[in-house]
Amino acid sequence: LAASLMMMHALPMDAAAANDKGAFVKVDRTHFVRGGQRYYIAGANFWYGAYLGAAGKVGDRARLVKELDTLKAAGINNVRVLAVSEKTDMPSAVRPATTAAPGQYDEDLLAGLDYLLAELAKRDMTAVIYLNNFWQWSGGMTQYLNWFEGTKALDPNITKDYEDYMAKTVRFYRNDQAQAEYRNVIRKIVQRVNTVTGKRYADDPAVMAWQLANEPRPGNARTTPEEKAVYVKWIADTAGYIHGLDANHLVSSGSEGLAGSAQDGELFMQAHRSKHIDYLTYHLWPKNWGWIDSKTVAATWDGALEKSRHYLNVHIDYAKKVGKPIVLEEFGMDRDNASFDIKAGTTVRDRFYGAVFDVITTRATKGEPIAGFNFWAWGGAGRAANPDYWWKEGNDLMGDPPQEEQGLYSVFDTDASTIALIRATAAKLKGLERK
Ligand SMILES: O=C1NC[C@H](CO)[C@@H](O)[C@@H]1O
Repeated sequence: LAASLMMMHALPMDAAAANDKGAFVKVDRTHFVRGGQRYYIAGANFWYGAYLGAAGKVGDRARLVKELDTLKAAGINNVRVLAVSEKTDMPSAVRPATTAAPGQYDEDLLAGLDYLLAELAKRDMTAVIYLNNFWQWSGGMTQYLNWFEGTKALDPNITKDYEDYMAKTVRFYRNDQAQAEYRNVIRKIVQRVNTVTGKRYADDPAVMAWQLANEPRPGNARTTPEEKAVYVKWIADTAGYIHGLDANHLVSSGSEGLAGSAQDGELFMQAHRSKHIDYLTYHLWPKNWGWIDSKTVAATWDGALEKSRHYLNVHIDYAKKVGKPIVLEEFGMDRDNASFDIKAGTTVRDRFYGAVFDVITTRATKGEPIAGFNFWAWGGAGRAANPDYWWKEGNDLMGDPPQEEQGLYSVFDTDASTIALIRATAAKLKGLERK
């Protein structure tokens, strides 16, 4: 405590003030509250934020500071970030990884999250921090199975078989050794003492929530009742474990909603009824789910808009039934004509963002259980390095992880029309914050 108090005095006044000012985000029935009043998150997905915070050649702290200033100026008050990555031979995973092997962690990379949290506190911004990944782009659960089953880590960019990937990856939930190492990592991160501020993560208001994983799924389209039961239990047990380590912060699943629940609404609600899960999450991906093709927008836009609005509304209704807040923590659309080129327009993207924001702000204004959004994803000053738009180690990191073309969904710092939409929506939600 003495060290922490000393470090607090060592911080610039604005940082110390921000820490004092930034109360923990809590849940009051179907809303977030912070500092005694209703709180909405206007957030960005920034999976690589801790990578930028690392010292040395992997990080880019000058860029991180610039990105956070740009996001803050756009009204963004929350970022959703990856905490850890697992070393793997899968081609489409980020390198380097924070975890070389079970129990072998790169302290320099982990200090990147320390730096990010310190910079967020200075700006009174918060972070949702996910502790694993159902997908391969950071190693994730399939890499845990490589460690503890000896099976090959499956890269769907190579196998082209997502159904097989999902059916096999869910073995993670039932592998005792994988779960033990996963909890070692959870404990290491949640109980970490920030090397920049001297503050325990568990006592830091810059953390908003711990998240079990990015997009955990119960299985594939043929998920069995037994797999669903394993998934519900894994969520409840893991969330309970995190709350046991940290009494201050919220815990969420990272679920996509129906798309990540085998299209089973009862499963989605059941997975989030646990007292250890504080709020619901859902993600909206019209292009990934085949609802729209940006090369034939005229033919597919109306259908995609109708399905998107339905997806938004049905999940807000699920939150009302469960009686907890819900955050749309991922949504995105590619650039015009499915281009990855930063010079391509964002007409379709802006129409989509506008339609999403209309549903969210309209129903939030009515007091419905909406706690905010995180768009996917902030590319900022990052720029694609290769003519084929694929990421190679050492290239800029941006909103699109390595398994996708660099420029697919990233919102860059030059995308003024999209940033203006985000800023306007952030202001609308801010206007709803009251005692
Ligand atoms: O979590 C995710 N959801 C969708 C993103 C864009 O396809 C993807 O990059 C990421 O794995």
